[in-house]
Amino acid sequence: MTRIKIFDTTLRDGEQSPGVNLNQLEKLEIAKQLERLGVDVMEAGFPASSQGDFDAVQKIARTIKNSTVTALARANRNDIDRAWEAIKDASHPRIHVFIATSPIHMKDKLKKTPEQVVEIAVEMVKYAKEKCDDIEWSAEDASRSDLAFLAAIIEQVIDAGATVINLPDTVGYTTPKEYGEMFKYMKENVPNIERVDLSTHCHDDLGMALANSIAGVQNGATQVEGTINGIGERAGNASLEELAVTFEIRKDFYPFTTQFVLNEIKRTSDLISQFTGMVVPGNKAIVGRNAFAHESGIHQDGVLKNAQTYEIITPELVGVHSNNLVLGKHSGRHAFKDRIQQLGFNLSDEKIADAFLAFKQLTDRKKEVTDDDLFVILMEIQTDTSNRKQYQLRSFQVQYDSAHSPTATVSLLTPDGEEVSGKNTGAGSVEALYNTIEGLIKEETYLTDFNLSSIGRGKDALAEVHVSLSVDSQTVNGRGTAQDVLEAASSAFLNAVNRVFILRN
Ligand SMILES: CC(=O)SCCNC(=O)CCNC(=O)[C@H](O)C(C)(C)COP(=O)(O)OP(=O)(O)OC[C@H]1O[C@@H](n2cnc3c(N)ncnc32)[C@H](O)[C@@H]1OP(=O)(O)O
Ligand SMILES: CC(C)C(=O)C(=O)O
Repeated sequence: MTRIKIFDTTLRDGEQSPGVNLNQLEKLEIAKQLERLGVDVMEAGFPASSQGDFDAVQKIARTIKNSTVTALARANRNDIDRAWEAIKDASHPRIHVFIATSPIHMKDKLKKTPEQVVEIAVEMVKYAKEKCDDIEWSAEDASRSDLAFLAAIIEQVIDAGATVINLPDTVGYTTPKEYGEMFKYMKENVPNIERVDLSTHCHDDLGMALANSIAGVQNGATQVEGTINGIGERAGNASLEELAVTFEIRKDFYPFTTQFVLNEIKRTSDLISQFTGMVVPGNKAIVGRNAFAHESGIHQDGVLKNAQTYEIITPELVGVHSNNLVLGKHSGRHAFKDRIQQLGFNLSDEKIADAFLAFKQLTDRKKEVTDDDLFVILMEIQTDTSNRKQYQLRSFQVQYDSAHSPTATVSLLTPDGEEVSGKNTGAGSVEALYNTIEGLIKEETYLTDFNLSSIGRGKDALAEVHVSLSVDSQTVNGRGTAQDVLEAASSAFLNAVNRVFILRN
């Protein structure tokens, strides 16, 4: 079995998904979870792109111990300096420098000749190498590049000090056969290629990102780049959980393995979905809500007789737990603590006590508390931001009847600790609430997306609301959960507003 290194770029390419804007705390929580998942390399961000991203990358670099932490840089001195500054304290730092090699990108975007691109690439890899031993070089749009030119530039950047060569299918254009052949060509035509790891980086524009990544591996790639839940620019990236589980389930066919801790997959997927606001489609392979559900009679009959008739993956393999211990009003601390541990949370005694209190409050309103409900409570406790200065909802009331416009009355605690209240109307209850909150925070906001879903089933299920707001031409996401949909909607709105507030301060 050949071990394939996993390079996770959820925090960089994943964050390039339209509307996704993670704050520093969320990036750090995701990074810690990626480390638990066993990724070999995590791309924490693009430090030259903003001070916020720089700070987040630096925090991650100073926290993560087991995975290599890398940061992206264009092939220029400033980007490389910023990337190095941000990651230099990491236990295993790597600078990731990229430049495009396809005719269209070189001519129309970079406005450089191929010779100039070679010169810049070599010079910048040398420059980065003066700072850091581990240098990844990416040939952006490699899959639309001339193979002979690509081989020549790769040979030179390896001589300049690159340790990893990444050949992205930047626009998701290639096919498995073509992509595999590109790797084979480099193995056969670049004399010093054995000195480096070769890497895939595939986008899913034609739905072939996973197949292309596997084709790359079958032809010599030893590193695969991708994201959890397949999020990323446009149609997204290769989905890493799909790759790792494919290698596990079809090890009879593929002689490759990864060091993914497979039963951390579901938790990682849920965390990323919650923080990014990108809801995982129910039918998504491995992590979708329906991935292990059997609806039709013939399937149910088969599964009852022998689960393997229709189940090629057990839910437990990827960390989906089926528990027979029901948590509810009469459960005590021991069962609660046991379930927390089963769900993989490692909380201090103080946080467990807070979580237990929140759980008991929920049981007053909900007969049976599911793992999904617990997950929400535990995530909120784990990433508790209550000691930060931010807006807090004190109370609200909405008056609704079908003959009049709804009216909302809201009371908030401001970041300075002042209590403010106001009243306003709207076409619907949510709009009335949002208009009122907007008046209290004295900011003009545009709601660009609103998504309401239930966590679990039944009339007493928790409501989860994701919103995207545009404030000061900046897009921020917010998330709120509560038993009541209006409370969840208010929390999500304030959560987004608080992010703007945190980003500004
Ligand atoms: C394939 C990928 O996913 S690449 C990563 C994409 N991610 C991002 O772009 C997200 C972060 N980006 C940003 O915040 C901004 O684009 C910044 C801060 C990096 C740059 O902003 P600006 O300086 O305003 O430049 P802008 O983005 O408009 O244009 C990009 C410039 O970089 C140049 N450039 C693009 N790629 C490279 C590269 N790999 N190496 C060197 N220069 C490059 C372009 O030619 C253009 O240069 P020009 O201004 O001389 O025409
Ligand atoms: C910068 C590179 C690695 C990239 O994201 C791409 O080409 O898609």
